[in-house]
Amino acid sequence: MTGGMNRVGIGYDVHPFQEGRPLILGGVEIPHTRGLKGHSDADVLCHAIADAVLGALGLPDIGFYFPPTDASIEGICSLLILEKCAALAAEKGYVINNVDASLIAEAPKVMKHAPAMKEKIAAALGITAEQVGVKATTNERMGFVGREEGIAAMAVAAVEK
Ligand SMILES: Nc1ccn([C@@H]2O[C@H](COP(=O)(O)O)[C@@H](O)[C@H]2O)c(=O)n1
Ligand SMILES: C[C@@]1(CO)OP(=O)(O)OP(=O)(O)OC[C@H]1O
Repeated sequence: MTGGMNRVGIGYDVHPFQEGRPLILGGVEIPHTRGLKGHSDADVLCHAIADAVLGALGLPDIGFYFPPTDASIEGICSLLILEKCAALAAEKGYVINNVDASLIAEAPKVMKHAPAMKEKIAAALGITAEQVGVKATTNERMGFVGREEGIAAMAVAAVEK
């Protein structure tokens, strides 16, 4: 095959709410009554984006590189996970063209924090904020998201070499 190689990947993640934890989305602390449960900082948005990038690279998923059984990464900032994904892309000779993600959350409203999230995600991935999409939707009060039991996120990534 001649010319560049373009690939895409998809990622999905979900975390339940837990009292007494900060809510971290896209590396930004969002004011809310509770945060998300996880072995890491439970940044569901970064996790979905990480899996999208790893998928685009044809690599194993986030749990392969950051096992939930690894006590040394307890509470890890998920921006570091995105930095690792960017390093893996570079190792394989790829650049990240763009990532796009949707948060599915009944509450809190998050879109006013999207510019800050894009900046953090972009810095961790070594791309510009214009190459990062962050959107949000409610689940129209249906299902576990609609009952405010947790937050889900989905993402896609495009890479090229
Ligand atoms: N957690 C959320 C959910 C939604 N938004 C914003 O509200 C708009 C309307 O949401 P619907 O689910 O009713 O379509 C959506 O387009 C977002 O701009 C939000 O900020 N945070
Ligand atoms: C990064 C990890 C590490 O435990 O974070 P968790 O908070 O467990 O979140 P999850 O999205 O369930 O799985 C990814 C894990 O690899």
